[in-house]
Amino acid sequence: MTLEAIRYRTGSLQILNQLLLPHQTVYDDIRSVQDAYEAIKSMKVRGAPAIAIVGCLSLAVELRAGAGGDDPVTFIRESLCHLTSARPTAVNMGRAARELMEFAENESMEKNSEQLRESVIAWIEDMLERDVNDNRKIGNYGAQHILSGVPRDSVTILTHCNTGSLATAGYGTALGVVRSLHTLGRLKRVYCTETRPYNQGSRLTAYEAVAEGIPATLITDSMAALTMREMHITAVVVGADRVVANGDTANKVGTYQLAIAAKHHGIPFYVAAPSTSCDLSLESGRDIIIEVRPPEELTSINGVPIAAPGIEVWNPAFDVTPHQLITGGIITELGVFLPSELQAALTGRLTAL
Ligand SMILES: CSC[C@H]1O[C@H](OP(=O)(O)O)[C@H](O)[C@@H]1O
Repeated sequence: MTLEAIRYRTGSLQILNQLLLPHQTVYDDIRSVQDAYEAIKSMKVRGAPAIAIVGCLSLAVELRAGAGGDDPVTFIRESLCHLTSARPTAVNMGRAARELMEFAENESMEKNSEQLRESVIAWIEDMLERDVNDNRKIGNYGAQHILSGVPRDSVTILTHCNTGSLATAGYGTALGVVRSLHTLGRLKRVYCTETRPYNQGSRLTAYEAVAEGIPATLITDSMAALTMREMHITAVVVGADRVVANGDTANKVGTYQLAIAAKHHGIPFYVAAPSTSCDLSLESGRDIIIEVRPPEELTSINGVPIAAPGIEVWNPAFDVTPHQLITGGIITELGVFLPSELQAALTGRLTAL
């Protein structure tokens, strides 16, 4: 069973409401850019690639209905700006907005409003297939790289948060590497962290793994270092919300401490991310804006209080892992690269061996 986080056909968009998983499978209609903004902001849909895809597809739905009238370029620009503001850390929505805006402005030079709308819709619809294709390449490159160090045996992976079909258009990034290892018959087990406070691991990654029969064990975030010491972890593989020019990576909070623990245990630490999650305009992780989310996401679960009333809360949704701790490499659809090779790889000056 392959999970569909996003259901789209021209003029119609639904998203799997991930706030209700794993106990309820409910698809919400997304009829407008504002619907998408609210779904992204509330994390009904989440995951850097999925945020960009759902945001842009909501624009395609409105354009199909004739939005923008005689001036679709202004409507497109305002919509993309609004969508980009929903969650500031992941780069994918902002990157897609810049690229789509450049495309739309160029197209508007020689197309009328109706032709422009159709052309932009086609550009957006291509994102779906492109993302899944990228993820399959990431999965295969990552699996081969990890297996190159383990000639015959099966491997054990530790991963964080959710980076699977529920975070992308399908297959996933870090979880895509796990899927590829499983398909090759070389995955002994994947350990997935609970990933407090939103519990992407216990609610989403566990859901995907159980649904597909991937051998997986759930641990709490606080068990990660002990798991690395006791469970013969071959590699740690995580996703990314924004990889910057020197390889520093923003990802779900807790990733940084996993990288420190992996370094201590001599376990290679990989980041799996498509080039759409990379941002060469920022030199280092110091430049990345970290989203801070509402305290209630930490002090309650499903509306049930789990913390002392009145306690103050700090709830950063992400942290930044310095490139020095990404010892296995950055797994992209172009190949696996050291952080120091990333810029050359993404600008076509370096190709994977
Ligand atoms: C391929 S998903 C990348 C990234 O997005 C997740 O964050 P969130 O669930 O808050 O959207 C997590 O950091 C994943 O690693």
